[in-house]
Amino acid sequence: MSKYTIVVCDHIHDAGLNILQNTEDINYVYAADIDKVKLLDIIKNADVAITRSSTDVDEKFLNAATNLKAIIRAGVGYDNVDIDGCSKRGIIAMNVPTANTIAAVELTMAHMLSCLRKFPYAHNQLKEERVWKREDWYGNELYGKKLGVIGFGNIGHRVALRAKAFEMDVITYDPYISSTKATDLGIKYTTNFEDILACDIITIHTPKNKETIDMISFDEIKKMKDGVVLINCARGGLYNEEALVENLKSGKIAMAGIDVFKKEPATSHPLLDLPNVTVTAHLGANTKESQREISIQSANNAIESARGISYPNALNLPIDESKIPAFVKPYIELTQKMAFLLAQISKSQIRAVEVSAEGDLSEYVDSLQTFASVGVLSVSTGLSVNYVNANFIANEKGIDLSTKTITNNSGYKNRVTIKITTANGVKSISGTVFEDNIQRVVKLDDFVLDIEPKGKMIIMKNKDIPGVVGQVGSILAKNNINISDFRLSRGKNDHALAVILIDEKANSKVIEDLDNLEASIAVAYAEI
Ligand SMILES: NC(=O)C1=CN([C@@H]2O[C@H](COP(=O)(O)OP(=O)(O)OC[C@H]3O[C@@H](n4cnc5c(N)ncnc54)[C@H](O)[C@@H]3O)[C@@H](O)[C@H]2O)C=CC1
Ligand SMILES: O=C(O)CCC(=O)C(=O)O
Repeated sequence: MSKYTIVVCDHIHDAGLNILQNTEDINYVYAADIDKVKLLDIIKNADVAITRSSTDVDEKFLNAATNLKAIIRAGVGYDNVDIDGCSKRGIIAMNVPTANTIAAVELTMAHMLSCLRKFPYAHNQLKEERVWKREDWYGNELYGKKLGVIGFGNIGHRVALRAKAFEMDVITYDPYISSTKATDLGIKYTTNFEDILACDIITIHTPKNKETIDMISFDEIKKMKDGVVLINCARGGLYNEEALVENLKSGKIAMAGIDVFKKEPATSHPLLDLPNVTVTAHLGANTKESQREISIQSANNAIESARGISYPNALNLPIDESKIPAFVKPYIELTQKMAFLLAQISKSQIRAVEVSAEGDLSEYVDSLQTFASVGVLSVSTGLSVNYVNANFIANEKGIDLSTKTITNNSGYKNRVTIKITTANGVKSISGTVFEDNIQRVVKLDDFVLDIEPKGKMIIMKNKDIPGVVGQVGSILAKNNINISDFRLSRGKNDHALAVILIDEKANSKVIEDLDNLEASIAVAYAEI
């Protein structure tokens, strides 16, 4: 039995490892304790990799992982995964978005409480120094304080709810949600970031990206209350670390609770030298409950994706399959086949691909376009093309991709048309799907047709003069090629198009002989 190789690059709970170990068609490699340089050697055999925040899925990793089809980020944040790099290579990236939510929420509350009561310092004084000095530890209460929550997703909204249980006055800033998501839970909502800066305590729960890096820096801190408390259990760098250090030193920021650092592991970070910081070593997800669940989900998702069955929580699929209605699915298949056919008979470097759709199908023209790219590129590129990387590769090759929706004028309920522009001109193909998934090509250039896009075929454009069918038949017979179907279509200017379905492959000599017929205008062989 051939086996899929799944490489586990970081520590995950035994529960998931056991699943991998006990799955017959999985060859599982545990590489968590291996030096990251050596990992590059191991990863080249992986069909699927499981990583956490300790492994950067960067250019080096991806270049080494030549066999990789999918990557599972065993957690939420995927800022250490080069998603575009994955897409270019056709690798599907997935995360495990909710299994560690509660763990991160509770660590955030712990940091908040810890900051307000200076818990680690009070603890150390008694435990390490054996000093009983209660007057040193007058803290503050969460009760009645104004909490600003930046990012109201899975973690942020639960932090807000728990803060309300502490009778805090909670306000959130998240421009990507509807205000009612917060107000329905009794949380104030603002689109004015200044409202957050006016809070007593601020906590951030956004992803790390171009928009959120340094979201709180020198200017923002200047506008905050003296003695503000800042919590970051999301990602290092969302709060500018230099600004944090400077303002913690001056006391403008009274306390900071920090689980995450811009560069990890952070064992000699200046924040560690300050007396008004509570720190943890990126432990937001580190509960046994969460790690067990993440590990199980990661293992199962890795197995499913290795087998090509499903890609749960995929981050880089251009199409959300769950949103594609059943009637569109055969059109997707038809589009890919027709694009593949058209690219084969275009016989020249493709400059542009336009996909147009009519009828209810027009709503899904973008999805169809992705599959047209797959079809077109499958002919011209040696790379393995799939719907994750097709548009990336097309863009890299300078192919102009576009879509059009057209009002229904062809008489078909739904129809898809692909137009390819090459140095030799423009070629187009149209198709429709009849009941019971009967896929048909109904037009090729100006010729009306009715052919199933399947099998081996010769497509011949010729002058519409007597004797052509016989001449074609005799050339094919001479070469032992059996004709299974012969379709003729008459076009303008006394031209005709013949689509000849054949049982055996026609080599270039056969095509040349057909092309040499007096009636011939253009001949091409294609295979679907
Ligand atoms: N310390 C740790 O171990 C852990 C850290 N995390 C971090 O926490 C982050 C949040 O996790 P979840 O809540 O599960 O993600 P989520 O995707 O459910 O929520 C993120 C929220 O941030 C909002 N957002 C995005 N850009 C924003 C912006 N510019 N301003 C305000 N809001 C913005 C989004 O609209 C969304 O509602 C993750 O991206 C991850 O980096 C997550 C789990 C554990
Ligand atoms: O990988 C980890 O353990 C950290 C979890 C985390 O930061 C996340 O899920 O975003």
